[in-house]
Amino acid sequence: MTSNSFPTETRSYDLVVVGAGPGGFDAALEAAEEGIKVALVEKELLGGTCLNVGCIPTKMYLGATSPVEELAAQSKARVAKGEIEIDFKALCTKKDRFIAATRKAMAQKAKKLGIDIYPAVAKVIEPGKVEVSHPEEQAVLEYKNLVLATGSHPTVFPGLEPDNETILDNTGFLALEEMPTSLLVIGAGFIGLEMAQIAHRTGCKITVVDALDRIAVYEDPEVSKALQGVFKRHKWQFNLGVKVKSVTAENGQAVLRTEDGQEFTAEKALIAIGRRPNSADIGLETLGVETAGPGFVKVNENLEAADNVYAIGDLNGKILLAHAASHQAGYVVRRLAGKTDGPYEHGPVPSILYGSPETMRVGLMPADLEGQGEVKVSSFPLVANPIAQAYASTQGFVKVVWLDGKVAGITAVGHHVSGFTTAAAMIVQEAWTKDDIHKVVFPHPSLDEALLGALKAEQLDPK
Ligand SMILES: Cc1cc2nc3c(=O)[nH]c(=O)nc-3n(C[C@H](O)[C@H](O)[C@H](O)COP(=O)(O)OP(=O)(O)OC[C@H]3O[C@@H](n4cnc5c(N)ncnc54)[C@H](O)[C@@H]3O)c2cc1C
Ligand SMILES: NC(=O)c1ccc[n+]([C@@H]2O[C@H](COP(=O)([O-])OP(=O)(O)OC[C@H]3O[C@@H](n4cnc5c(N)ncnc54)[C@H](O)[C@@H]3O)[C@@H](O)[C@H]2O)c1
Repeated sequence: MTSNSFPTETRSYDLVVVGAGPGGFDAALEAAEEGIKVALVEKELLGGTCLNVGCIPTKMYLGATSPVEELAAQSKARVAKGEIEIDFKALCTKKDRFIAATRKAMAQKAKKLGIDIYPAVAKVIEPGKVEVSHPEEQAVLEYKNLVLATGSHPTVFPGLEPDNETILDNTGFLALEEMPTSLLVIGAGFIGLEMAQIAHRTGCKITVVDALDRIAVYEDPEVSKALQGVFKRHKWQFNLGVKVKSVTAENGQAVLRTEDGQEFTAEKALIAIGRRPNSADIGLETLGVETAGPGFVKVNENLEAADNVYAIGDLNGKILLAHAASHQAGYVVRRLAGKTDGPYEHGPVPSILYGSPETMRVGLMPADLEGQGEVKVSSFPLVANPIAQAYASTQGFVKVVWLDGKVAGITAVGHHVSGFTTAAAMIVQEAWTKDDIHKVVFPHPSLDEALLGALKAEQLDPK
C-alpha cells in the first residue's frame, strides 16, 4: 500500500475514513474529488473484503470455470463433447495478479487526488480524534467528519470455527492452492452456493447443509426451488432443515455432526453462515454510538451514528452488498459537500447470486407485499427464449411482481440472467405499468426478451 509517513504531530483533516473497502475507498475518493481534505486508514489491504477475499476473486473463479457448465449443457443436448480442464494454479496466479494490480491502481488514484493513506489500525479515542497505530508507529488524526466503513467478518460459533486448513471460511477457500475432491458446505446462502459451484466445476463432490429448509433463502421460494433443481441434477447432496452441532478436523478430514445425530465427512468444509460487523475495538463507546444485534452500528436517516460520524456499508448492516456500501458512500460525500440535505434514499437495490444458473432480484417479492394492495405475478419460462436455447440452458424463468398494476419487483433464475439486472432495476424504479412496455425497444434475439415476455404475460395471483 502506498502510505503516508506517520506524523509526530497531530494532523487535522476535514474527513477521516476508516476502512478502504468499497464503502470507505469510494467515500475517500469522492470526497477528495470534492476538494475535501481526506485521510484514509486501512489496517489490511486496499479494496477490503470485496476486492481481496469476496466479490472479485469469486467472480474470477466463476468466470474462468463457466465454460465447464456451458460445455456440459451443450453435451447434454448432444451437440458437443469433450472436456475442459481447469488449470487451477494458473487461475490462482491470474486472480492474484489482477487483484494486486487493482490495489496498485487504487493507491495511485488516491495519491493523485491527494488522499493521505495510513496503513494502520484506527480507533476513535475521543470525539474528533482517531488514533492510528502500526506495529512501530502511532499518530493521532483530528477530524471534522468521520466515516466508519470497517466492514464485516465471517460468523463463527463455538464448534463451528474455521482453521483455514481443513475447515475454511471465505478467506481460506480463496487461498486454496488446489480444490478438494469433496466439500461440505455449511450455509446455502450467497457465499456457500457461489463457492460450491466453483468447487463443483473442478470435479469436487458437494454436500450442502443448512439450518433452513430451502437454499438461497433471500430469494423468492420458486427461485430457490429452481436453483436447487439444477444443483440436484449436478448430483449435489442436500441436507436442509438440519442444525449443525460441530465441524472438526479429524485425521485430515472435515467431520460434521448434526444435532439429530447425522455425520458427514469430506476432504474440506466451508463455513458460510453469514457475516458479523467489525464494530468491536474501534472506539464506538467514546462516541456514544449504539449497536444492534451482533454489533451492527445504528444510524439515523442520514447514516449518522453520532454527530459528524457516519457508519456505512456492512458495518451498519442495512444491505451487505458492495454496491450498497458504495452508494451510501456517495450519499455521505454529497451531504458533506452540501449537495444534499435530505435523508438517505436508495431505491431498489439489485442482488445477484452468480454462477450457472444465476439468480437476480430487484425490488419486492410477493412475500414482502402481503396486505399492501393487489399483488399479481407474471412470468416467462427461459425454455421459450431463443438465446437460452442457443446456450442449451433453458431451466429457469423471469418473474415480474405487480402491485396495484405497477411493477414492484423482478426476479429471475437461469444462465446469464444477471445481464438484464440494471434494466430490471430501472423498470422497478420507474414502477412501469403494462403500457410502459412500449417505451423501450428490446433487442432480438436476446435473453432480455424473456424479461419482456414476463412483463407482457398474463398477470396471475401469486402461488
Ligand atoms: C466471498 C464473498 C463474496 C461476495 N460477493 C459479493 C458480490 O458479488 N457482490 C456484492 O455486492 N457483494 C459481495 N460480497 C459482499 C461485499 O464484499 C461486502 O458487502 C463489501 O465488501 C462491504 O464493503 P465495506 O466497505 O462495508 O466493507 P469491507 O469491504 O469489509 O471493508 C472494510 C475494511 O475496513 C478495514 N478495517 C476494519 N477495521 C479497521 C480498523 N479498526 N482500522 C483500519 N481499517 C479497518 C478492513 O481491513 C477492511 O479492509 C461478498 C462477500 C464475500 C465474503
Ligand atoms: N453475489 C453476491 O452479491 C454475494 C456473494 C457472496 C456474499 N454476499 C454477501 O455476503 C453476505 C454473507 O454471505 P453468506 O453466504 O455467509 O450468508 P447468507 O446470509 O447469504 O447465508 C447464510 C446461510 O447460512 C445458514 N445458516 C446460518 N446459521 C447456520 C447454522 N448454524 N447451521 C447451518 N446453516 C446456517 C442460513 O440459513 C443461510 O442460508 C450475504 O448476506 C451477501 O450480502 C453477496
